[in-house]
Amino acid sequence: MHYIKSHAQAAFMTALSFAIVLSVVYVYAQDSVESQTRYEQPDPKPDLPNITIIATGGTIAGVGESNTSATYQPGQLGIVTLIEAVPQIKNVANISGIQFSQISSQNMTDDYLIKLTHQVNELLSHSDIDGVVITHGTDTLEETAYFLNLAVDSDKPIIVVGSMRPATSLSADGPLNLYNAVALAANPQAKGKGVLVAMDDLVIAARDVTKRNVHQTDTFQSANDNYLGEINYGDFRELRIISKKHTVNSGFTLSKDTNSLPRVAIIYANQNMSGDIIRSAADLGYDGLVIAGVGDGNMSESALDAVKDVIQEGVPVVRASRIPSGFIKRNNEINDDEIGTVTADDLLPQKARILLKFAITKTKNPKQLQEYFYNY
Ligand SMILES: NC(=O)CC[C@H](N)C(=O)O
Repeated sequence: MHYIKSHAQAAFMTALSFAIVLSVVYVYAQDSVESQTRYEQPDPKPDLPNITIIATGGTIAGVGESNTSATYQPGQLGIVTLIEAVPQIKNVANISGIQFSQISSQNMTDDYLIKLTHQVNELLSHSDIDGVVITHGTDTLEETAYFLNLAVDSDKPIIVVGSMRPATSLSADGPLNLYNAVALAANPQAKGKGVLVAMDDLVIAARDVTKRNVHQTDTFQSANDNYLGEINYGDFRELRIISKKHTVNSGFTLSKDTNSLPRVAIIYANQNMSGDIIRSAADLGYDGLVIAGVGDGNMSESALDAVKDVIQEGVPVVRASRIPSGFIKRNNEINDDEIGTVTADDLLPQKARILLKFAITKTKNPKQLQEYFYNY
């Protein structure tokens, strides 16, 4: 008996020390909640849709020194903290989360975007995932949204969201923006509409959304007042129909082995503009150029001469405008038919750059390129 007892005690002590070592290793391995790259809701409800949040960084994950500090660091809080800060999202969906990157959106690259597209396609190919929400820095949020709008091959809801105030701020806008984004992703009405941005109670299609103010929380607006709808504490009201091509109908689906895309530069027009910068961009090997023209996509004679030259060399040129609203007219002050320039219609230069990248994988013919700019 004594023998058995001491054996049992020894076994217990061994197990105990093993458990202590294990938990120390576990705590070390965990390091902090910010280093966790996955979140899985422990208690999913069978009657709720399943939404995955993909975190990329930005102010929505930003941290300031105090709740009133004017400066802060974007991309600090991890996916688990983002989700746990807004437990209300679990009332509208079962939540899983992935930390895709932890960057400010000015550092978003084609490489990240291609990987993000593959990640979104992979997730949405699962029948038990109903939609995704992508948290993102706001500086280039509209570019990622439009890139995915062209490249993703799914009609399930894809919502991109960010915030203007860091997570530590008084009246932070991130939590309610995230709640609305999840509610929209969980809403069957958001299906088939391409990529949508839900910020500050507005829902705007990827094609139309643009950042209009450096600091204000209502910064995301639609260039030509094409708001898709409103969302109020998760309640979505649709105001218009999206007629442009996107996602499953875009014809730009990325194959699994796509790992690069053509390079397109934007050149900003101004008074006293010389054509040298346009010629230099072509010499540097850019595959296409977008001119953020003055007014109706105009530019100086010197710039236009350079445009004619680079088109002759086989570099497509799109005329957009540095004005944030309105449509570019073909053959107005510039004879596009004769020169071979393409007009951006109402796409802003930063969106025209993305469409041209995709379009020149298909054609360099100016007439066919123009069709893309009318239809996407
Ligand atoms: N409001 C923001 O998210 C801006 C932070 C940062 N510059 C970014 O775009 O990621």
